[in-house]
Amino acid sequence: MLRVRSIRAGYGDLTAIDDVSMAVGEREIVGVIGPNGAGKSTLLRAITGVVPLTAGSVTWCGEPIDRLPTDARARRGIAMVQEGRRLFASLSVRDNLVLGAYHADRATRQAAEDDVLELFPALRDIRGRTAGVLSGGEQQMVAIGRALMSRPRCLLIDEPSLGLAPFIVDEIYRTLPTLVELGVAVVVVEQEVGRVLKVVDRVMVLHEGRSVYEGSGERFRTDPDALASVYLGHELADQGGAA
Ligand SMILES: Nc1ncnc2c1ncn2[C@@H]1O[C@H](COP(=O)(O)OP(=O)(O)OP(=O)(O)O)[C@@H](O)[C@H]1O
Repeated sequence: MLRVRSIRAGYGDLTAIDDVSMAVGEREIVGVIGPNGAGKSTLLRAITGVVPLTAGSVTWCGEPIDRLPTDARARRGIAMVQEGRRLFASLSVRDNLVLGAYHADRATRQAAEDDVLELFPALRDIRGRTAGVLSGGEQQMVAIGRALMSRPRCLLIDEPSLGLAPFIVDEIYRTLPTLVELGVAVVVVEQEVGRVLKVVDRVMVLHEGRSVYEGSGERFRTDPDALASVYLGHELADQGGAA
């Protein structure tokens, strides 16, 4: 469904990711992991068009989309939850949700809101509350809910666990398989490797802007040293040693 081929992107003179490829199939959960500064957020920004490509391509259901503006990509079904939630703090929960579907008619908006409230029942009682006073976990639910209001087919989530208590993170991660059942593919960037490995079908490991592994998550679930081997193998290969 979503295919990223050998992309390069960055900020001014800085190349943040280079020669990165990935594929996301329908109803798949793909995890993107890697240390700070590896380029994980940049990869998501390049897919949505927030950061332009300087090489490579992004296609959606076979159509090249890397020259389309962000809103056109969103209309095709790609939604993103940015790191740090970025809600409108002075607006209510409900208004934040509605902004995720501002282009839809009233009935579609209502149906989307009902779906979001079914996914996150905790939001039901706080719909009228100002987003700025919510807990971090509630804000994350609103941020994901807002992205879902556009009824995406692929949801990109940047570090959903950032700054949240473990039980809230559990609650958020529990919703991901439900999203898949509803027909949404998920790409989740995460520093908490153990958490993301529990839910992913496939995983991509980024290191210094390059993809050093893309494949099944199983290897990392069953072998605690596998991640270190992937990084080390990459470094040895860079130095001309054994990979
Ligand atoms: N807005 C920006 N302007 C300039 N450089 C940036 C910007 N955002 C990220 N970078 C740089 O691009 C590189 C990749 O950053 P990116 O945020 O994509 O990595 P990341 O893997 O998501 O890291 P983290 O886990 O810390 O969020 C880093 O060197 C970072 O400093």
